[in-house]
Amino acid sequence: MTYAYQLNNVKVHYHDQLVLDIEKLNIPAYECLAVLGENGAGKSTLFHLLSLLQKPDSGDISVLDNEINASQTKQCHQIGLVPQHPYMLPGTVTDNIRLALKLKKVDKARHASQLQQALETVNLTHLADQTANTLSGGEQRRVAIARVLAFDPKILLLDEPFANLDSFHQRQLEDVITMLANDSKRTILFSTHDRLQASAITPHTIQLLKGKPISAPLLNLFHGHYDGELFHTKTLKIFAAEGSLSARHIAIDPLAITISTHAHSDSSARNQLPGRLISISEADRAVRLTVDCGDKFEVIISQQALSALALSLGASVWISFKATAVTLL
Ligand SMILES: Nc1ncnc2c1ncn2[C@@H]1O[C@H](COP(=O)(O)OP(=O)(O)OP(=O)(O)O)[C@@H](O)[C@H]1O
Repeated sequence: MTYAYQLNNVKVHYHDQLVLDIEKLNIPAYECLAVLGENGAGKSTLFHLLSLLQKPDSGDISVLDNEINASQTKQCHQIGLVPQHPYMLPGTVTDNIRLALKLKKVDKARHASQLQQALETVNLTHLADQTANTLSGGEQRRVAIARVLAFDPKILLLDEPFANLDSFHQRQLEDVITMLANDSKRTILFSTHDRLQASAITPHTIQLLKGKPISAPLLNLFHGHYDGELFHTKTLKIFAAEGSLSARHIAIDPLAITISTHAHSDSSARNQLPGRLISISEADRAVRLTVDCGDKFEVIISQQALSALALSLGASVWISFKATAVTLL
């Protein structure tokens, strides 16, 4: 198998704080991978390392099966990073893209066709001659993506591409990323907080928790301690299947939680908690509910299930989930 990246024992510190700690992470080439994590989990730091803008304090990173020191400049030309806050250079959208082609030393004969194709991919042809700094935030994000697509990198890194976009532009960008992922010509990594959004684009995800990759969903993440049967948060006791007594966190997949208007005495779900429904946000794929049971739980259900339950804000509800749905971390 070809790997886009192989990371071994990679650590990054800022002022004595360990912010990235990756024992082993292999990212297969030609895959589209979502990097999930809360604020400060280390996503941007990871993207800086992967774009070779930053070196780890210790550990090894291979890019496309080469050690990064082999020919760093050449490898940089294979990687396109769209940072969380992309900057626009002075001049038009076209000027911005042409400069990237020059910097990445793309053959001049290919400039016009690469430029055209990049603009078409992100639906920006009509804004080609507009001054880039006068575009909206969402349009600038698309320029930044066109700027890296123009030099056809083997690896595309998109750091929080959906941040500050309205739902229409988020959907448009999801379609662009999905289309790029479907042609399997390159490896794509994008970071997001939104697991549903990630899963709409790709089944492949890694999650960062305080700088470490973990295999559990990061939603419904609670802190506390485990006594071998129950996990104790400050306010709740939650049955968790076997795990290490040293676990300090639990995560519960919101799709594994059911919601009802009554407790079920015959249910196989060991965790049944009363609570109050405090938010309902409807997306067009599903509905997210927040239930305050002392700690706040996110629950994802279908539109049909919501209608059948006839729930409204402030309603008293019960949530239930199995001990095996609780991942100890
Ligand atoms: N240049 C820096 N100097 C000091 N600390 C930093 C620096 N950059 C990042 N950090 C710290 O490193 C940790 C990880 O930050 P990072 O930006 O990688 O997280 P993130 O997952 O991208 O967060 P967000 O979702 O908020 O963008 C945070 O605690 C942050 O405060």
